[in-house]
Amino acid sequence: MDAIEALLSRRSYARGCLLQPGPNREELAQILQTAMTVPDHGNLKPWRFVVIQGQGMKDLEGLLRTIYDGEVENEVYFQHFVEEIVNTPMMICVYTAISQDTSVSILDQQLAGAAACEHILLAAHAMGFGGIWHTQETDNALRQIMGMGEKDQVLGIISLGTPKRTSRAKRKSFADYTFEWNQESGLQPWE
Ligand SMILES: Cc1cc2nc3c(=O)[nH]c(=O)nc-3n(C[C@H](O)[C@H](O)[C@H](O)COP(=O)(O)O)c2cc1C
Repeated sequence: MDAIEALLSRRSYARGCLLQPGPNREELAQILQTAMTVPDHGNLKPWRFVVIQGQGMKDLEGLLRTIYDGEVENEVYFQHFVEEIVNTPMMICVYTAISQDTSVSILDQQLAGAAACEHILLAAHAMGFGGIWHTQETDNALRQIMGMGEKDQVLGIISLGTPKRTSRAKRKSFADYTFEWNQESGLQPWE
């Protein structure tokens, strides 16, 4: 698939629609390497990738169950998350590793990490896999489980697998979201 075709045809797949097999080790290495080419203010590499598959998925489910046991507030999200975990081949948890001794803002570091999430999804898609980017109410639990720093944040849990069936999402035209600007006319709709 060429790059433009991959960009135009990417879509999200609900976790229930992501079947085995997920990417193998070699494919995963290639996917993660593409995330290392995102624009990165200050070249700080302010992201970390945690691959969770096989026994790791079972361990995560068990730990989340322990952490959320009886916590009514999080029960719905938790049940939803756990159900999806058991039906998904693998996940990559992307979190920030924020550098403090730099003039690069935390926002810029988070944005670079978010770009890494998108590269992962795009690379997986270009290789024939499907994925979805989740930000879940389980962030605090994941922070605990992954041993993250206080200022670090889960940017995404990227589930990957083989789509049950592929289809193309209908996309809106960029033109409805795009303007042209000059000083005299200000913002004008793109035509
Ligand atoms: C930062 C971010 C967080 C997201 N979190 C969730 C989420 O928690 N749950 C979910 O179902 N989808 C989540 N998504 C995926 C969107 O639901 C999905 O991109 C959207 O439905 C559009 O579908 P598409 O990617 O096929 O265009 C997230 C996407 C982004 C960019």
